[in-house]
Amino acid sequence: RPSVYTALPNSPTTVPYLFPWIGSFFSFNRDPLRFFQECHQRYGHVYKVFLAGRIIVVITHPNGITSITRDTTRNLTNKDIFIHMLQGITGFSANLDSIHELLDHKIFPITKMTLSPSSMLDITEGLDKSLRRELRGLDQNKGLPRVIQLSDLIGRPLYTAGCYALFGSTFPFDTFSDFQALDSNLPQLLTQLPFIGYRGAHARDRLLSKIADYIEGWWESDGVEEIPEASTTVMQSLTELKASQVSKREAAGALLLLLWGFHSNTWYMLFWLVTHLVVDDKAMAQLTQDLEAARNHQSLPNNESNSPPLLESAILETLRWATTSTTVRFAEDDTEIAVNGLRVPINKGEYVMGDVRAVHHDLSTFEDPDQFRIGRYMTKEDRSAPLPKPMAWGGGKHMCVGRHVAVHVMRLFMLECLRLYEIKAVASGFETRRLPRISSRHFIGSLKTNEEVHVVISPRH
Ligand code: HEM
Repeated sequence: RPSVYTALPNSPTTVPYLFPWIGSFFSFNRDPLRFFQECHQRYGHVYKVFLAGRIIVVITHPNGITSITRDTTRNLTNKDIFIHMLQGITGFSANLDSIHELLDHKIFPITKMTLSPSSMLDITEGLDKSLRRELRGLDQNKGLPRVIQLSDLIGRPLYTAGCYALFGSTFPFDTFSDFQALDSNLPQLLTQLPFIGYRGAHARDRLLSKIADYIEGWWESDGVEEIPEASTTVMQSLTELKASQVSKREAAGALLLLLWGFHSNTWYMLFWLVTHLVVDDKAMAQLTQDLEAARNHQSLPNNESNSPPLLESAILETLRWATTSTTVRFAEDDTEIAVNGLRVPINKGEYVMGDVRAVHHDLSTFEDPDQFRIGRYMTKEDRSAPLPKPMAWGGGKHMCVGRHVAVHVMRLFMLECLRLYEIKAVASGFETRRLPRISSRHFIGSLKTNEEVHVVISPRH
C-alpha cells in the first residue's frame, strides 16, 4: 500500500467500490476481460482500481504503455509480478529472489542473443524439420479425411518440434498433456490458494521431475555427459545455472519457464488464427490460394520479405486480436509515466498495467476492432497511414526475446499445414460457424478457451 495517497494533478480516477481492501475484486474476478473492457469504456486512458489489497493503475493508451516499458526513472520493476509467475509455473516457494535475478541477469540475456534473427537458425533449423515431420505424421487415415482436435493439430506438433529444437532428442516428449494441464490451470495456480488448480499442480510436479531426469546425466557429470542435439540456448543456460550453484530441480524450473514461454502464447495465437480461418471460408480460400501461388513462385517462403503479404497480415491481425494485457510493473518508489502528453503520478507500492487489449480494440484506430479481418494489415493503395503494429511483444528492457522465433513458427506452421491439409469445420461442432468461447479467466498473454475444438483435415494430393 502506498504510504501517502497524494491527489496530484492528473491523478487517475479510482473505480468506485463498496468495501475497503476488497475494492472491485468481485467484479474483476467474475470476468477479468469484461471488467477491464468496461472500465476502459467508462474511465478512458488511465484509471485506478483497488483489487484485494492491491492498487493497480491501468493504462489503455499506446504511448502510455510504451512509457511503462521504457521506465525512464527506473522505479518500475517486473520483479514482483515475475516472481508470482515463477511461483505459478514452477511451484517454488524458496530462493525466488535469487532465481529471478539469475534469470533476469544471466539466462534471458543468453536467450536474447541466441534467439535473435542472426542466431536463431540454431533453433529454427531443427524446429522446421521436426514440425514438418510432425505435421506429415498426422495423415494417419491413408489419405482420407480425419477429425482431429486442434490441440493435436497445433499444440502437440508445436510442442514436440519446439522441445526437440530447444532440448534435443532425449527430451521427454510424452509431457505434452502435462504441459497443457499446467498451462490451462495457470490462472488458478496463480491464486496460490490451496486445492485450487490441483490438476495443474500435479502436472507441474511431473514436468519438473521429468526435466530434472532429462538433465541429470549432464548435471551430475558436470557437463561431461552430453545432451544430444540440445540447442545453444539450453546448453548455455544450463552452464550458467550450474555455475550459479542452484539445485538440479531449480535448474529444471528455469527450463520449464523457458519451455512455457516458448509454447504457451505461440500455440494460442496459432489456435485463433486457424479457428478464424475455419469459420470464414472466404478468408481460408484466399490465404490457401496466396500460399499456393507463393510456393509455385519460389521453393519455400521463409521470412517477412518473401512471405505472402496476406499471411503476414493474418499473423499481425492474430497478434492484434488475441493479445490480452501483458505488461505489469510495480512501483518501488514514487514515479510518473507519460500518457498522451500528461504526466501521470504513480505512487510507491502501486502496480501499473498496460491494457494492450484495449489499445488493440480501440474503435478510433481500428474499424470494427472486434472483427478478425485477415487483410487488415495489407498495404493500401490509397496511401492512408499504415495501421500501428500490434504491441504484442511488450517493449523496453523486458521485450519478448522469442518474438522472431514466434513469428517464424506461425509463418512456417501455416505454410506447411495448409500445404499438406485442407482444414474444415466439423459438421456437428462448428456447424454454426462460431468461434470457440473465450475463457474469461485467462487474461495473461493471449486469449484462451476451455472448449475442445475439433476440425476435419483432408490430406491434399
Ligand atoms: C506469440 C508468441 C509470444 C508472445 C505473444 C509473447 C509475448 C511476450 C511479452 C508481451 C513479453 C514481455 C512481458 C513484459 O513486458 O513483462 C514477453 C517476454 C518474454 N518472452 Fe515472449 N512471447 C511469445 C513467444 C515467446 C517465445 C517463442 C519465446 C522463446 C523462448 C519467448 C520468451 C520470452 C522471454 C524469455 C521473455 C522475458 C524477457 C525479459 O523479461 O527480459 N516468448 N513475451
